[in-house]
Amino acid sequence: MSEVFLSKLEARTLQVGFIGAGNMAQAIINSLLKSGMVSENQLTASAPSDTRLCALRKRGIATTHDNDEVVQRCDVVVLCVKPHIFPHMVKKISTGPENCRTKLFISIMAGLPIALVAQYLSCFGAPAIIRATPNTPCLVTEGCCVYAVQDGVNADLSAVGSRLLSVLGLVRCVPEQQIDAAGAVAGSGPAYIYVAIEALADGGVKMGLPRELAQSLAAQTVRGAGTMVLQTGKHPGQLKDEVCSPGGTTIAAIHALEKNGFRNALICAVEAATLRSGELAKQQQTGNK
Ligand SMILES: NC(=O)C1=CN([C@@H]2O[C@H](COP(=O)(O)OP(=O)(O)OC[C@H]3O[C@@H](n4cnc5c(N)ncnc54)[C@H](OP(=O)(O)O)[C@@H]3O)[C@@H](O)[C@H]2O)C=CC1
Ligand SMILES: O=C(O)[C@@H]1CCC=N1
Repeated sequence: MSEVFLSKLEARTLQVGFIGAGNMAQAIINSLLKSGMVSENQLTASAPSDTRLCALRKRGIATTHDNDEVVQRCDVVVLCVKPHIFPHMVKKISTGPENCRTKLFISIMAGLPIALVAQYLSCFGAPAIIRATPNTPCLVTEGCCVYAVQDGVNADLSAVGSRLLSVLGLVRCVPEQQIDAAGAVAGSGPAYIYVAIEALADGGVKMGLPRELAQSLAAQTVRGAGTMVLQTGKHPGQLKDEVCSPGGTTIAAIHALEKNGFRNALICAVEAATLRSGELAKQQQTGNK
């Protein structure tokens, strides 16, 4: 196997570009830099306005309003625009196929299947594509990311994609059919947990705790519980049982959660996000918003 891209990654000459410089691009850039795998001079980001580019520029990252510049300069291009922007954005890129055949595009756009992204990128000479769903906690190196590799991508490009994504936290390569559901659990999941943390803190405030204390306790409790599941390998049900003393406070609270449909609410949330992902793909195929 020719390891052109892996060699560039190791020599720290691989150029990685971001089209779109919003929340997720910033989170991924942060993880890449923190990992030490790439340095600022290997990164370029583009966006129409300076709103998000300013902070990156201050860190020594090249920025531009011209997406073409990112495509031309970079070996790996991470597509970080909203799904509905993508078709219009691609049409305006004029870089020719001769420049793109050996590039890797990593799409993090929710809902868009590899086949659809490939169709839009075919004008660039069929570059390699990886579809990934990271989450915003990448910003604090506590992220998750699932990804799927397009069939036929050469081992060098696929290895470089995996290496870059590996800095995002808990990272798994999955069949593409699992990406929508995995995104609904982990990509959108932080939002569900923020609501849970806010509500836990509200409960504490209702029962007389100062807001700051209630919120810190709630957030640390979520972190601690997550770490328990990951580090002990025990089933969450068993860990729950270990907190519930017979006739105690926790089982009374669990009963209240069950009466109020806590489990059902989370299952419905994941189902809704997964189905919405499928709808986003259909809308791009039919050209609707
Ligand atoms: N947020 C999340 O938790 C997750 C998001 N995703 C996916 O990541 C993608 C980005 O989401 P997120 O970062 O939250 O979105 P943001 O709204 O934070 O960022 C979008 C970025 O795209 C830029 N942009 C808009 N139009 C163009 C264009 N024509 N060319 C280049 N850049 C453009 C915006 O520019 P400007 O700064 O000028 O406004 C902005 O920097 C989405 O596809 C989403 O589905 C996936 C997993 C998790
Ligand atoms: O809400 C969204 O569309 C994106 C995808 C996953 C998290 N946020």
